[in-house]
Parts: sequence; C-alpha cells; structure tokens
Amino acid sequence: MVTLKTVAHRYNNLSEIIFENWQVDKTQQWLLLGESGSGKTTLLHILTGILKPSRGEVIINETSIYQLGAKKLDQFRGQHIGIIFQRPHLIKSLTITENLLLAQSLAGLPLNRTRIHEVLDSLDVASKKKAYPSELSQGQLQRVSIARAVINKPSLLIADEPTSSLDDKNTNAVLNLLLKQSELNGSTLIVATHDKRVKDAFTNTYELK
Ligand SMILES: Nc1ncnc2c1ncn2[C@@H]1O[C@H](COP(=O)(O)OP(=O)(O)OP(=O)(O)O)[C@@H](O)[C@H]1O
Repeated sequence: MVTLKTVAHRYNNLSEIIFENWQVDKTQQWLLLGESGSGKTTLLHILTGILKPSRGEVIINETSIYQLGAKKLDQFRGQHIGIIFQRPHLIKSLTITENLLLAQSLAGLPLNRTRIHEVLDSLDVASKKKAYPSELSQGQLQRVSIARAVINKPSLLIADEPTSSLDDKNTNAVLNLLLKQSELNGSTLIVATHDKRVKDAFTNTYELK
C-alpha cells in the first residue's frame, strides 16, 4: 500500500535526513513518532506528494508517485490521499457542503451530495452542512476537517499532530474518530505525533531517530 525505499532528504547544505525503509499494508493503522526536528513534517510532505525527496522512491497503491507529472500527481493526491492538519484548513467564504464539494471537484471526481451528507452524518455534524466555518465550534471544525480528508475515500489517510492542542478527553475522541473513519472508508491511517498519550491506541509504530 505504502512503500518507502531508500528515501533520504537533504535541505540545502544541511545533513541528510535518512528514512528507514517502510512497508505499510492496506488498512493498517500506524503511528509516526519522533522528537521535534527529527523529520516528521518532512516525511509527511514526502508521503503526501508535496516534497520530492533527494533520493529514493515512494510507492502508494502501486504508483511511484514522484514519477508522475505535476498535474497527474495533484489528481493522484486528491483521489488517494486525505490529510488532516493540526488546525482546520477550510475556506471561510464557503459553507461546509461547498468546502466538501470543492474537495471532490479538485480531485476530478463527480460531485456527490449524498456522500457528503453520509460523511458529515457519520461525524455527527450533518446539522452544520449549510453553515460557514466561522459558525462552528473548534471540535465541530475538527470533525469537518476529518470529513474533508475522507470525502473521496482515500486509500491513505494522514493526520499531522491532530491531538497536540487538545485535552485528554478530546484527544481520545479525535483518535477514536480517526480510527473509526479509516475503517469505514477502507483507508490506511498514519498519525504523526510527539504526543505520548496517543501511543496505546496503535500497534504499529514507525519511529524517527
Ligand atoms: N525548508 C527547510 N529548509 C531547511 N531546513 C529545513 C526545512 N524544513 C525543515 N528543515 C530542517 O529539517 C529537520 C527536520 O525538520 P521537520 O520539520 O521535518 O521536523 P519535525 O520532526 O516535523 O519537527 P517538529 O515536531 O518540531 O515539527 C530540522 O533540522 C529542520 O531544521
């Protein structure tokens, strides 16, 4: 499902960050751990097609992603990779439904309002579908961010520090949502964090040294 082969990255003249080979199988749930500065964000950018590593190969769903042209890579990302950022990235001038329609459209997929309702409902925010992001609470916004990440049933769902600003109760709630949504959508889940509270929920760990 996801394979990292002899991947390493060097920023300018800094020393090379070397990533151990990694094989992630379909529907597995992984934690990506590492201290600050160890390269988590770099690896997430490499995995999501944003940063071409200086060397090595990244294969997602049998596609070696950095061999795709820019346009194909953009479309591949929209269709196969869902990303949940630490803070919600929604477009303020669009309603929740319009934000999700945009995610379908950017991936080159047909617009599907039934799917949007179904996903919002599974995250308990369907009542907000006509609202604007500024009208939602932080917790609701985070659930909508998860909805946007899973709307196209991505094979790979990636969350970057989803719990670092949350208290224990909300940390558990968000983790459970991520685990449930990855199962519902048949997605492989990778959660990057330095939040040790998250460790117990996962059996697979990739640790950056
Ligand atoms: N654009 C860049 N140009 C130069 N160096 C960079 C750049 N981005 C990151 N680095 C360096 O690469 C190393 C890894 O950074 P990265 O952001 O991947 O770490 P991280 O594990 O995500 O850290 P944190 O948990 O603090 O966000 C660090 O030494 C950082 O200074």
